[in-house]
Amino acid sequence: MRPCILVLDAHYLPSALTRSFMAVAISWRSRTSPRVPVPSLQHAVAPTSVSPSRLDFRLFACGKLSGGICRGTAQAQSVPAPVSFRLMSAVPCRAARFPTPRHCLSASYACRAADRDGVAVEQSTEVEGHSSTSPSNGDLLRSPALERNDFARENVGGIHVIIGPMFAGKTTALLQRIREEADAGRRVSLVKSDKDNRYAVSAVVSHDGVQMPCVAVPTLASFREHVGEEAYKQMEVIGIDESQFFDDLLEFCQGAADLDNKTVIVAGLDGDFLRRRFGSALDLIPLADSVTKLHARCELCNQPAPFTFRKTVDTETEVIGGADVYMPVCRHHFVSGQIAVETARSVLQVHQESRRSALSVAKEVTA
Ligand SMILES: Nc1ncnc2c1ncn2[C@@H]1O[C@H](COP(=O)(O)OP(=O)(O)O)[C@@H](O)[C@H]1O
Ligand SMILES: Cc1cn([C@H]2C[C@H](O)[C@@H](COP(=O)(O)O)O2)c(=O)[nH]c1=O
Repeated sequence: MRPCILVLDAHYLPSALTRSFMAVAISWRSRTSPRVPVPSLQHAVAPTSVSPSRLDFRLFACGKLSGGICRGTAQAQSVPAPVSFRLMSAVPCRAARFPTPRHCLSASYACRAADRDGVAVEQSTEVEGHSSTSPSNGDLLRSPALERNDFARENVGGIHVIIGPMFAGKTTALLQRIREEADAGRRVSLVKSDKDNRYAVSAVVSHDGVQMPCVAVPTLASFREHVGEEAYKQMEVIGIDESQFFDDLLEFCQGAADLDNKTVIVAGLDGDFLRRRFGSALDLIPLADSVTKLHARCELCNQPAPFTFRKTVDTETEVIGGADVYMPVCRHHFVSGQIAVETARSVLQVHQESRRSALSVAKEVTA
């Protein structure tokens, strides 16, 4: 019985195979046990409509080899075409280091950890009935072909966008994602606009006071300069808060995800106090892997609140503030609030105009 991480690779995939085939295909032979099913196959289900040209599917399973059964949960990433699996390696590891499948999010992480712990790849075999071009046992981790074609691909980047009004929990969600990624062993970094100095200068802070240190910069290009190229290269996950204030958001995220293989998690407002697009979070949507719109609670009726209402008479787009200046509102209260604001504004305008003309009359009379 030996704690293992199984790294399964699924390249060279015939595209016509079905989900059910996948389920039976994912099994493997070892020297000690005849056939070991990988559990929780529902996690490894590929979409039914797939492009045969995108043959990149990965399945990572964490579990213990015990009595011929692999216990644990499979994790799938980047799920295009099904499916013929070839077991690339069974990497012995210290199970305690990987207590949950979450810790097996990345095969290279597992392999790097195994490498760090000085454990060699123990076994390489293939799923019955499918040809394999695997290198011989023991060489898998260091195979240049593998690094180039397989493990390098696992490090593929991504863009995840979290939008919504103020107080919706965007910062909370971002901090949670970053913490999860850090717990999974990925190198994370957090950046926010230096315009946001409400709660702290060098920390991302939620309205609840949950916080995490960050780099505060005027532009994302300057973030890269600030941390330096070597540190940037090392980063695997970059969290961006207050994205509405970054003019170079689109350019940075595209480069980071497409070219530099970073996972970028972006949190920011989608709309301003008049529900106009704010910044360029919306431009990221066609490039994004996931988009989440969060709602707050309407301060006037406690219904879901997708909009932000400004309580002051400022008219410029950018006004830094919290609950003193803004409140989240539902559609009904946004619309009625705007009507009230517009009415008050026009009453004020009429009042100011009549005051101005009264003053000029008074000036003429006294002249
Ligand atoms: N009207 C409201 N609706 C929802 N949450 C609110 C409201 N007012 C204050 N909060 C608090 O704000 C927290 C969310 O803060 P945060 O994650 O910083 O939001 P965001 O980044 O979207 O502005 C909530 O957990 C809640 O405690
Ligand atoms: C609606 C709106 C907001 N802002 C500012 C106010 C705050 O400083 C941030 C949003 O912070 P949060 O983390 O989402 O609570 O943006 C603005 O400048 N203009 C606006 O219209």
